[in-house]
Amino acid sequence: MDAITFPPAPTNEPNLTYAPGSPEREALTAELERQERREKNLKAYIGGRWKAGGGAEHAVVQPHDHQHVLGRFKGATQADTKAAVKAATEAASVWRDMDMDDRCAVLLRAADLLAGPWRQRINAATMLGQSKTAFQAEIDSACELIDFWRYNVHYAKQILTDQPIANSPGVWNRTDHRPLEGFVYAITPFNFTAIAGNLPTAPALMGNTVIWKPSPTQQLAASLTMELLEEAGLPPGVINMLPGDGIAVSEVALGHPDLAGIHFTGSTPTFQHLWRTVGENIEGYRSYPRIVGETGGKDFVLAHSSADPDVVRTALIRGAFEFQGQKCSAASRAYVARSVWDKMKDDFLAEVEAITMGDVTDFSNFMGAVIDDRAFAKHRTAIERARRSRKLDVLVGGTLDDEVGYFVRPTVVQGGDPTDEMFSTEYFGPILVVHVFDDADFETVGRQLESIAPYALTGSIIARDRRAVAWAQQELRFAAGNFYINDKPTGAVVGQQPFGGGRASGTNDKAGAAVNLLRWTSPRSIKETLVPPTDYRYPYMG
Ligand SMILES: NC(=O)c1ccc[n+]([C@@H]2O[C@H](COP(=O)([O-])OP(=O)(O)OC[C@H]3O[C@@H](n4cnc5c(N)ncnc54)[C@H](O)[C@@H]3O)[C@@H](O)[C@H]2O)c1
Ligand SMILES: N[C@@H](CCC=O)C(=O)O
Repeated sequence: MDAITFPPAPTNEPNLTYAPGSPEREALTAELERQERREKNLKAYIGGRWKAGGGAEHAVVQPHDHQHVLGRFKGATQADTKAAVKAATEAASVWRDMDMDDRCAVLLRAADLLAGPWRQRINAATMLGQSKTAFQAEIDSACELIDFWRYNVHYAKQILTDQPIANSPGVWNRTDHRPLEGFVYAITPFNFTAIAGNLPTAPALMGNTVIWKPSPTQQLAASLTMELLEEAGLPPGVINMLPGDGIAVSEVALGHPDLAGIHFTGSTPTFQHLWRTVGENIEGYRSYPRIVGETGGKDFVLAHSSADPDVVRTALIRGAFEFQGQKCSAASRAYVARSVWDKMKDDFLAEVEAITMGDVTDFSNFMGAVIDDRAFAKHRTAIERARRSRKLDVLVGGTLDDEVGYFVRPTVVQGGDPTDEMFSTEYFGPILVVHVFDDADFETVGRQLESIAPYALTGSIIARDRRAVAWAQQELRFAAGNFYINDKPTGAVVGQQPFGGGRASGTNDKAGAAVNLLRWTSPRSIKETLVPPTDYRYPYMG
């Protein structure tokens, strides 16, 4: 259609409260009961068809009740992957030649379906499969994913309007924002349904076709997201979903000449493995694959002596323990001025001790279980080490129980030595290490925390004294891609705080922002000369 069009202006989807007696709580409860009753047969989605993978069987369980199976699937094999690459290749020309508005309409419809009839289906799957409370599911699988889809439409349209600002006399310059040549490989983590939905759809919006490999532990909500996109009108072959651990998928996808890009979120070691493999295969690709990855963090809170102790206490509890500390943004190390610590310590530890934890279908719980036995074992090792160390003191928590679910009590460890590995290792669980410093040492401690960890994802400064805020904002400029002042370091909102970090935390191609979408385009500059010259000689030649 030859028209300049304006899609609906994006606004952030409001969070529903799920307060007792609210209609959303009633609808969510009914959906939770429905999904708990029925074991789902989960399949791969290739070329618009649902089919069982040919690989090993996996069970998706409730982390807070690990004997309760929600669904089963068979992992994708090399043959499944080859079929998916073929489907993506066949779908490519129709999809990329489609008007941007048609592609936008698919995502806008997906967003509206998710805001409406699909909301509680995907929230319930996220609660049960990933052990999120109702509120944590709502901000992720409903609001953030809706926001990704609506804001990305806005940014994609904006990118099309980015055109050359100069034309020499007799010349018209244009930019053609082409998709990449080949397929994009999207690999997604267990912890955010929104990220899992965004990583394949962002490149697709820009006209690419995609192979999507979700995390096995997030497969229930991932499958529903794929169903939703199908209902939204996504043509067959545009996104091909391959369940499983990804080993067989990578063997084919990373070695394929048409690999055009990787859109990854997950741990730093996995990302480094993918990057290394691409490097090893570099001569075999048709183009240089775009590699976009958001990875781990060791996110900090720095509390100055002027900080309000109640603000620090609340930021630490929410920042470190919501969703069991399994946000890449979660506060996992805190540096607190002694005068503030002395005022907050007792209340803080008592509140952490009192945190309610258990089955997330019981709405009185603040926390659920960690994702699986591997995570549970990792946290146990970290806590046992802290108990053994003479330099670390477990102040509260430190108990674990995996009889029914993978439960790790929220744990606060005090560390006198800020070079201990607890201040630099990502455990990705409900473990917060605190270093208490003399008020006068604020700047020394700030400089030390700047580079003790290899990551640079999120961080907060909490202070009332503006000089401390200004100092931290400047000194810690490269220590976090998302920096918070007087707030917890979690909970970035699409359109407000574009999310991503540098150093070992990733390529910082901010999710849900125009800079991310640009990575999925290969611009073509077009110069049209309106009345071309007909004599090769220049005037200076006489
Ligand atoms: N920076 C961010 O925006 C952000 C957001 C969410 C999570 N994270 C990070 O993610 C990590 C937690 O997520 P996780 O446990 O799912 O991470 P993970 O690295 O274990 O897995 C991520 C994905 O990679 C897949 N994978 C692993 N090896 C693979 C291979 N060889 N080929 C293809 N796929 C492969 C997994 O199956 C999964 O789908 C944490 O480190 C966290 O900080 C970062
Ligand atoms: N964007 C989320 C974190 C995503 C990573 O797990 C936040 O800001 O808390």
